[in-house]
Amino acid sequence: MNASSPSLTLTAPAKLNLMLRILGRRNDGYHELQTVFQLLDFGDTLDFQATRDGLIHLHCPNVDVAPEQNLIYRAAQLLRQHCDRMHLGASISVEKALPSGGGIGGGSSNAATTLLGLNHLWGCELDIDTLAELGRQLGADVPVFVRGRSAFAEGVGERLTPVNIVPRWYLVLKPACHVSTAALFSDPRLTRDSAAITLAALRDRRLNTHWLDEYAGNDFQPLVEDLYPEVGEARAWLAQYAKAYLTGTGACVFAGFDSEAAAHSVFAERPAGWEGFVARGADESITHRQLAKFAASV
Ligand SMILES: C[C@](O)(CO)[C@H](O)COP(=O)(O)OP(=O)(O)OC[C@H]1O[C@@H](n2ccc(N)nc2=O)[C@H](O)[C@@H]1O
Ligand SMILES: Nc1ncnc2c1ncn2[C@@H]1O[C@H](COP(=O)(O)OP(=O)(O)OP(=O)(O)O)[C@@H](O)[C@H]1O
Repeated sequence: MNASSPSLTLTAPAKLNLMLRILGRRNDGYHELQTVFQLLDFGDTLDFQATRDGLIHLHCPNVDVAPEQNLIYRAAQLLRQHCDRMHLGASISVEKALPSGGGIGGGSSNAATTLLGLNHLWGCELDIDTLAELGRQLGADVPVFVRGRSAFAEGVGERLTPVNIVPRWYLVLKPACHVSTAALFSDPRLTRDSAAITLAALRDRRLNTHWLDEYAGNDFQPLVEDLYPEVGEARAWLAQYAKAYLTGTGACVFAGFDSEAAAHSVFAERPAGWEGFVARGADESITHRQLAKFAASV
């Protein structure tokens, strides 16, 4: 890497789906849903170095896809194509902390962070709406990370209403299985006719613990626990301490706590070999906070 080329290090955060309802299936096969995305102050670390050699080098260990299929590579490619600047290049190196196929949006968050980081380093000057639309082309979960606010989502996950969620610490457990999002969405046993929450139910867009207790739940949960018993086992274990739910299509399960200490004390009790982490919920994405700091320093 060239030490004099502009560089930037950003965190690509995880998300949790605090509730998730599937309302129906569209003609294009995608599903209409409603979900609350809670961003977390925990994620992968992406280091970007901008070049002008037209090459995108990606060092991303522990991800089971070919480099050209990696969402980071695809995001960089899409951005420079959109801007018609194929002479731009980048060296990107990733430290993964988020498990793939966990329902915590690792790949989607990596894609969004790449759009945000390279838009800045390459001086593309695309606005957030344009970046969110590019993100949507890469995956339904990408726009929320581009916009960088915890949100109530509708449509396929791209119609976002920012919300303020009661500050909590989350304990996330990752059972040792990998769930395919596409396979679950196409399973005939999936519940696809849940009643929609009205926007009026969002009240003042402040989601307190009462709201979460009333609306929490995930339509994927029964099917995932049937297909992957270890998910149900992890959730049942966590449920001894607090209300516990599946996030996205799993495999991760989570519970919210009032304090970091409370979350850690439960985490310390987990059976040997169980993986997971404790993280603070953050309504403004850590990526956006880092970018603002970076912009202020130059
Ligand atoms: C389950 C969630 O994680 C909730 O946040 C998302 O809805 C999934 O978002 P994602 O992983 O970004 O999904 P994508 O990569 O866009 O799509 C993966 C596959 O899931 C299915 N899919 C996804 C989102 C959606 N609203 N309806 C769908 O039917 C499609 O078959 C698609 O081929
Ligand atoms: N940079 C990346 N990081 C992780 N996974 C990636 C990446 N690029 C492509 N993928 C592929 O995307 C798949 C899903 O990854 P991701 O981590 O987003 O799953 P997830 O946590 O279930 O997300 P979601 O909740 O958005 O469905 C992985 O199994 C992997 O094959």
